[in-house]
Amino acid sequence: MATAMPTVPKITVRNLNFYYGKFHALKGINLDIPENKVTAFIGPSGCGKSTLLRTFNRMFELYPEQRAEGEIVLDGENLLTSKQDVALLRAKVGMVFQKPTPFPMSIYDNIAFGVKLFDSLSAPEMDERVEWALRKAALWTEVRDKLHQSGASLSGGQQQRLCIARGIAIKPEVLLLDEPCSALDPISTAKVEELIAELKADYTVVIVTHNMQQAARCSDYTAYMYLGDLMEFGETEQLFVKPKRSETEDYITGRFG
Ligand SMILES: Nc1ncnc2c1ncn2[C@@H]1O[C@H](COP(=O)(O)OP(=O)(O)OP(=O)(O)O)[C@@H](O)[C@H]1O
Repeated sequence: MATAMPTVPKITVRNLNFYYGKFHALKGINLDIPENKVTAFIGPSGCGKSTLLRTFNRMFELYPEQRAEGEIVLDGENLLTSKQDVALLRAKVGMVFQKPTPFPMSIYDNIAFGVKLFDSLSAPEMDERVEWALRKAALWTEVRDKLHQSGASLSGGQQQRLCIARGIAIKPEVLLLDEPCSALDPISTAKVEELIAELKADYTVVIVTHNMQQAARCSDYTAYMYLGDLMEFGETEQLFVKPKRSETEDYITGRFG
């Protein structure tokens, strides 16, 4: 079902079908992702949340047996048929994965590496960009004195914030977060959630989460998926307090899933 949003859509998904070989994993998805908001994808394991998220930066292209059909319109262009270079698309649509994945290099270089691919900055400009990204990711005060230590020397929660800093350092327009807190303790989770709330001032954020409280706390819009279908989509508060479908209610109240 397509839902008209009161805000400007940043990404418009129309009749999206996705296949892993013969397996039909997303079935005719229609969805508008609002700009400068946080949208959460929830639903039981295997319902297609990560698959949908990954279509937004053509992650599936790495795998020849995976196929997407339909439209995902970003800035007026269907990115599924666009000739746009995938590296440029990923600079516009950044992604942070479930497990922290720092590159095997220093904290500083973890951030500078991606920036160098897209911008030619002077050394002072790069220092500024690294500091800016680390401040945005709420990590600066913890790492300012050890920028040249390995990224792997940080705690799990710090590593995940480093990955978020790396993601925003190239100034994407959309940030995709695939269960970014699943490997984190409650304190780090709270920090990442605060950060997500701040990020929407500058970015359009889409988050996959298993944690219903997290979706309720940090998203403006929520999509409930089940077996490859988008069952319900709407404002988070409305979906959690007064869902339109009994299936959504059963899931969010824990009667199912
Ligand atoms: N590489 C793959 N090859 C074949 N089938 C896949 C592949 N990846 C996912 N699937 C299938 O596609 C469906 C959707 O998977 P997806 O990972 O998108 O679900 P999800 O909702 O994100 O699940 P989870 O919450 O467990 O991470 C599942 O049935 C899954 O088994």
